[in-house]
Amino acid sequence: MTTTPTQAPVAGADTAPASAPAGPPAAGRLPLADRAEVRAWTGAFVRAEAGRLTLTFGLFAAALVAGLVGPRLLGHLVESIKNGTTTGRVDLLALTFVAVLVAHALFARAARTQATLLGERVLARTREDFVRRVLGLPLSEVEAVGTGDLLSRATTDADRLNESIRQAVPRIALAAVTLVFTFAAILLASPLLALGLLAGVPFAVLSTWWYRPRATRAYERLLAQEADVLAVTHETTRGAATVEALGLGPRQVRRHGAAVDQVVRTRQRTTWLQTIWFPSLDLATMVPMALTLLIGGLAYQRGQVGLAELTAVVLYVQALGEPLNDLLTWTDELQIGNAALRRILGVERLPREEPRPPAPLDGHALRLEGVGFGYGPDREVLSGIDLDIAPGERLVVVGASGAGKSTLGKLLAGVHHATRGTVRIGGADVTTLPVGQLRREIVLVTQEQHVFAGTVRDNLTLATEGHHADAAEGTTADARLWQALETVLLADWARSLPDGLDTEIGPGAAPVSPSHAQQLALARLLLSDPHALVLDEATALLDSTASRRVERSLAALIEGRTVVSIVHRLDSVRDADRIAVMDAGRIVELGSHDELLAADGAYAALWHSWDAARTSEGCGGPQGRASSNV
Ligand SMILES: Nc1ncnc2c1ncn2[C@@H]1O[C@H](COP(=O)(O)OP(=O)(O)OP(=O)(O)O)[C@@H](O)[C@H]1O
Repeated sequence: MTTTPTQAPVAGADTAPASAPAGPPAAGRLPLADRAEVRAWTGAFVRAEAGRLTLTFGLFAAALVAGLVGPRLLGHLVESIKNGTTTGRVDLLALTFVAVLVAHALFARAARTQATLLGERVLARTREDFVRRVLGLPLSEVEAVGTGDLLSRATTDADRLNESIRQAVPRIALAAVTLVFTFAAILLASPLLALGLLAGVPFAVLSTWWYRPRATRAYERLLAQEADVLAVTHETTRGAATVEALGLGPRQVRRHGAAVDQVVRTRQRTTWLQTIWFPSLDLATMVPMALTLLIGGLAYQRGQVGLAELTAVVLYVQALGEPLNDLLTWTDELQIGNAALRRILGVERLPREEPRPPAPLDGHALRLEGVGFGYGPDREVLSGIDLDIAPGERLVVVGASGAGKSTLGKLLAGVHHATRGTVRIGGADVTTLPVGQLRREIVLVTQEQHVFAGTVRDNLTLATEGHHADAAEGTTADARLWQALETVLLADWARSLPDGLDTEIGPGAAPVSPSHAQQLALARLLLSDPHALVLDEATALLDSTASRRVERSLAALIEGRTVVSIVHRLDSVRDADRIAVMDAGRIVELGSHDELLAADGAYAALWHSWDAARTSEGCGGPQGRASSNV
């Protein structure tokens, strides 16, 4: 069996063919909850919903009792007719029978409504808790686990849990109670005939004992593999522009195909398991039915049971088949719900961002002291970084691709935490600052800007909700929004929208171009007013006209703030106070443009080659990336 390096091996199934250059992402990077955690959740759910659960089960039980009275009445009817009775009595029995049927239907309908309400309540609460929990995770943790697994837990797994609670739980409870009641009714009617039922027990017990653990493992694997499919789909659609630009389409199709193949193989496995289990369940109902008929016939001939008892028992035994099948097949569904619940609750195991009190700051200087960082334990991508950045300073970071520039930016902005050394803002360790305070100090601006589904106003104010005392005063607040839009050159665009600030934008509403999305993000930043910005190639993905527009907006934003810019193009490095040159995770040169040129080191080489390229290309300036030259 061959596996590609990123592929999760699947027990009991072959993995993707060796020719596939990339497998689906490894499954199960997020943890799973254990049995004790699932039990604790179930206990809390039962306590919280005790009233509704009792009502639901009570209604199901009432429907059930009404359903059981029917065969008894029919039995009496058959015997009365055989023994000779009045039409009045037959009419009375028939009318009672109809009344019982109506009562059964009404109770069953009310019970299903309650079960649905219960399922929806649980679904809503589970999703809310999940989203709250995920939003409380450290950003680095969310980045590390990827969005596919999180998405599938919040959507398909939550749906499966809902389905389990709405359908499987009441059906299992109903089926179990039906079996007990029906068995009791058979015992009451004729203990002798009840004996035949025991013949079904070995078929049901042995096959379920064999099936259950195998199915549990297969379902857990299936959900993780379905998350992989979602991860590849999400990654491909989210990075559609990059996929197209780099011609990654065929590779993504192969990755998707490999992920789907794994799902198909696991589905084949679960289906195969069912092909053994389901026929055994059929035997568990058919063998006792045949035996009861046989014993019943003999006993009736010998006068050991009456016709009424025999009719009722035959009807009861026939009625046993459905709840028995329900019980076992819905426990199968419940297993899927259980696997989904383990995945949903697994997020609770991730480290929590503990609420921290705001720290007193001594100014707004940034300082890195002996900083080292690795994404994993094996390799440090940053090491021995000491750097002081004064308030209001403009620092540009250049270096080859992979030198560690973006990582440095993330550490400065507190997105990742240094694995060695300390990053300080105003003297305080960034890891001790609460997120709200940190974001008023420093914000990372990248080339990817998300437009949130909502109005333009929502998109502008979501970072500042509660920050400003005047937020409640509509006009003053709007004036600030318009001022921010003017500053980032977006006011004309906002005025051209059908409902101005109240126009719905983002996914599913009016589309927003990448440059407008970036300008909107800059306006949002302007409103949240951080002291320092880390700009990580904020305009790199835009075409040159859009990029110029965003850069003009940026110029307004950076006024009066500390700015660390990570760049590949050297167009504006001369304006920087200092330039840091990175190589292999270290700062190898640091100084002003003139100082570094005089030093004639890595920066000077980079500058000269860039300058030569610019001259040879004429007035447009080189579009080559610094990375290719350092
Ligand atoms: N999320 C991640 N997980 C693991 N390794 C990573 C991750 N992000 C970056 N790296 C690795 O860390 C090193 C530094 O990457 P980084 O993105 O900081 O460099 P960079 O100088 O910004 O590169 P570029 O100019 O291409 O953006 C590289 O070897 C990169 O492969």
